[in-house]
Formats: sequence, structure tokens, C-alpha cells
Amino acid sequence: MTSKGPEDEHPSVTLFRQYLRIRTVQPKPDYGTNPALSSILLNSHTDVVPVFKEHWSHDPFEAFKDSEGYIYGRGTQDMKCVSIQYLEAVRRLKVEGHSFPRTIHMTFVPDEEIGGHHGMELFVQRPEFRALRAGFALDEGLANPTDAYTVFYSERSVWWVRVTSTGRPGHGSRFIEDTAAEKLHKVVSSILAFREKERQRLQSNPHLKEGDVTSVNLTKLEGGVAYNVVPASMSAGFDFRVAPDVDLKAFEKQLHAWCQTAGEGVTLEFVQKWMKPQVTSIDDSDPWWSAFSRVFKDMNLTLEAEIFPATTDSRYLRAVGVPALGFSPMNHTPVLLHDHDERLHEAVFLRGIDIYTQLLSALASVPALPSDS
Ligand SMILES: CSCC[C@H](NC=O)C(=O)O
Ligand SMILES: [Zn+2]
Ligand SMILES: [Zn+2]
Repeated sequence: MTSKGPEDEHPSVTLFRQYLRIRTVQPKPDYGTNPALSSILLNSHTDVVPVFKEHWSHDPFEAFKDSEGYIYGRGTQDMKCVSIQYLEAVRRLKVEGHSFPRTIHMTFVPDEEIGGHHGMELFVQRPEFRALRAGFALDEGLANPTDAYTVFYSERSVWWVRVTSTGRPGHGSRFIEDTAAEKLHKVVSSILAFREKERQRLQSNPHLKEGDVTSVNLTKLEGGVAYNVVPASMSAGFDFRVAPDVDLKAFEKQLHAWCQTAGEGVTLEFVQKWMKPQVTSIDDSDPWWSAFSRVFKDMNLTLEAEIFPATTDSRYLRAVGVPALGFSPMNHTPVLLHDHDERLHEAVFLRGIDIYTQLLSALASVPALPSDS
């Protein structure tokens, strides 16, 4: 009997035959790894953000592909593409019979979109995570509309702040003194003036990217019971993204000072407060960065290193000492994560698998480091 081609072979048989090709012969079985070395962790989150279906050209959960090759769907960019690209790159390396000194682990985690508090934040504290002995991690990045790819080596700290202002209530027809609204207005003005300063700083310096400055948006306003009742309390919610070079203690003092200046009875509370920003080295002397960036040079691809403007699970990895780079291989692609009509061209997706194949080979072959012992 001749062996059948892969196209009409049962996939379980194909997998079995791939396994047979790995030379696990005693007394020197090729298990394909050197367990003494730290591993490479490929992380992706499985959750996606909600959709406003009426604004989509196609059903966001149908994975519609148009005649040009654009695949529409929630998660095409953020980040179901990456999960499958990891799997396909690993599959390709296995089929080709490669093995590397370092083990490659993949994690598929929940709840990133709501902060990872029941996902990666807990996982990094577990013995199961420590058992992976991760020495370096890859996680999500962002699309780049140009020919270049972007890699993220740090991220801004997320601070969600609720400012509550209390004051004298009364009839809506009167000039009441010391109202909650007047004081809240002062805080909002101070914060929005700061926002404008940072916006100008970014706009006026072509060397700065979004992740280099601190952003803030007023995202919530709460309070009031009736049009003719001056409320005793009102609150405003802000989404701050604090640049990694900011002195967080001093910045927190500044927030309190803005509240104090606004008057008596103005307080703030944190709904999210990340205090451990870390930067992964992108110095040429760093062996992980050197292996990562070399792949782009060898493939003749342009790579731009930036600070991630929002938040990912990478922060939990970096905070426990695992260097992490955020990378989603999407060039020539508009940034559409969390947006209507999130989509990815199939050619960009497939090219991403080629890139990961090279990246994984390079990273899993990084020789023993002092940190491995
Ligand atoms: C408080 S964690 C929020 C996480 C979210 N991450 C991706 O969009 C973000 O808003 O950046
Ligand atoms: Zn994401
Ligand atoms: Zn997201």
C-alpha cells in the first residue's frame, strides 16, 4: 500500500505520523527542548469586546470574507488572529521537524478586555505559571497602516479615577453658594487643561508617539435628581493612561491637589490603578531583543518600537519579571480593534504566520543566559 497524500488522509493519522517522525530514541531521546533553559511564552487572550451590530457591514461573528480577501469579525485584530498564528507557526515548525533548545508554551487567557483581574493577574501568581519557567513572552500589539510593523516594549499605566464633589443643595432657581457642580467643574477644567497640554506636547514633537505622553478623557458624569433640585453630590469619571516615565507618586499628589484647589468636599477614588510600569529592553545588547529584531532585518521588514498606548496582559508578565514584547503582525492594516467593521486581510494574516515561524525559531534558540541559572 502506498501512503496517501495529506489531502485525503484523516487529520488524526497525519498527526500520528508527525509524532512518529520525532526521534525520541533512547538513550538520547530528542524531546526537542532543553528544560534547563527558561521557556518562551506565547500569550493571547480569548475574550473580545462587545459589538454594535447595526454599524457593521457584515455579521461580526460570521467571519465573512469579501471578494478581496478581507475577513470581517470581532477579534480579527484583537486578538484571535494572533492565537491562530501562534498555533499555525508551531504546527509548521513541528511538521518541518524543527526542535529548539527552549520550550515554547502557549497560553490562552480570559478576561483581558476587562482588566485581566480574574485572568492573567491571578495566573502569574500561581505555581502552574511558575512551573512554565517563562524567560520571555510575546503578547498582543496593534496594527500599523504603513509598510512597517510595530512592536511594543512597555505600556502606559491605566488609572480610572472617580472624582466626587459634594456641596450645598437647594432650589434650582436660586444662586446657591458652594455647589457640588461648581467644584466639580473646577476639577474637570484642571484635568482637561492638563489633557490639552499633553495633547499639544504630542502634536508639536514629531519624535513623540501616543504612548510617550499621558492621556486622559472625561468618560463619565453622574449626579442630579431633578432639573429644579441642586444636587448635594456629583461625580466625574476619568480614564488616565499614564506614560511610563511619569513619577506616579507625584502624579497622584497632583490629582489630589486639583481636588483640594476646587474646594471643600471634593474627593477622589481609584477604580483602576496600575502602579508597576515596566520597560522591556530594546537595547541591541539584550539577547531577546537582538533575536527578535534580527528576524525583521533578515526578512527585510521595517519594525517600529513604541509604548503601548492602552493596557494589555503584558503588564502582569513584566511585573513578575518576564520581559514581554507586544506584537501583532499586521502591517498595511488600519487600527480597528474595538471598532466597527474590525477586519484583517487574509494575506496579512498568512504573512504573520511566516513572521512568527521565524520569530519562534530565533527566540527558542537564544543560547543560555545568566538569568537561566
Ligand atoms: C483596566 S484594564 C482595561 C483593559 C483594556 N485593554 C484593552 O483594551 C484597556 O482599556 O486598555
Ligand atoms: Zn487585546
Ligand atoms: Zn482589546
